[in-house]
Amino acid sequence: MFTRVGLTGGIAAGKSTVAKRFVQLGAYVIDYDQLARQAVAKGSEGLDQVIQRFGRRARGRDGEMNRAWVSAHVFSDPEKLQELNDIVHPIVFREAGRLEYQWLDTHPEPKDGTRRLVVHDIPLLVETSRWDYFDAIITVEAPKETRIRRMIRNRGMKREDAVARINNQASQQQRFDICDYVIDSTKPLEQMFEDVDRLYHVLTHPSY
Ligand SMILES: CC(C)(COP(=O)(O)OP(=O)(O)OC[C@H]1O[C@@H](n2cnc3c(N)ncnc32)[C@H](O)[C@@H]1O)[C@@H](O)C(=O)NCCC(=O)NCCS
Ligand SMILES: Nc1ncnc2c1ncn2[C@@H]1O[C@H](COP(=O)(O)OP(=O)(O)OP(=O)(O)O)[C@@H](O)[C@H]1O
Repeated sequence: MFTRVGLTGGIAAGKSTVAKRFVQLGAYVIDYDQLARQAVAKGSEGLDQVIQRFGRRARGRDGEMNRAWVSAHVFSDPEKLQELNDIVHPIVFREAGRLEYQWLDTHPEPKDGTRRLVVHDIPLLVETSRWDYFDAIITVEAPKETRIRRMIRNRGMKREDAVARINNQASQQQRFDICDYVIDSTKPLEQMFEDVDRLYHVLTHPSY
């Protein structure tokens, strides 16, 4: 037995921070942002498809996808964003399924009767309509303004780019509508981690 959790939240809400805590507790985390990068890595079929669709400028001189150029294009045009998603998402979901299978196959069930926990860290859970796939869904939330501040401070983004990214994502209400648990990332880190620890306990015990 295992519990398959979907972990979501808007950009800069704190998903990776929560995911790291789950790893420390013993969960297996599949990072969809990382898989999306692999899907269009240098020399990949995914990147070839992106070039076919968006043109040669989508590839930088180093052979990698030119993420800044692609971002500027897709986050100002919903149709283009959809086209990019249509290329990347099937590759990502296939790989996520493979990784989960591989981990379960190599990590036997604990002898103490608790369940194994697989956490899919997937920013676009609402947008990809895959919520039926999970036993439980967690969303990590902080107000828009807090997230914009984090993006400007930590990622060096311009305010307008941060806002454009938020506006291309599902709303907080849409995430609330599909989730079972909310983690409030405006709490101090230690308190947020205590919430994650409690959730880990609930999700790994068979009565769940
Ligand atoms: C648009 C791209 C080139 C931007 O690259 P960049 O390095 O600036 O951002 P990064 O990949 O680190 O993503 C950071 C955050 O941006 C947001 N974001 C990324 N892609 C999307 C998208 N298609 N729609 C809405 N928000 C998105 C998410 O909150 C994500 O956590 C890149 O994110 C991409 O290829 N996106 C398409 C694949 C995708 O949907 N990834 C999300 C996980 S499935
Ligand atoms: N409870 C908290 N208190 C203060 N800062 C926090 C808290 N949780 C997360 N942060 C900070 O917010 C920023 C964004 O967090 P994180 O990278 O985990 O978000 P994310 O949702 O994974 O982002 P992205 O969507 O860009 O992948 C980080 O600098 C992180 O340290």
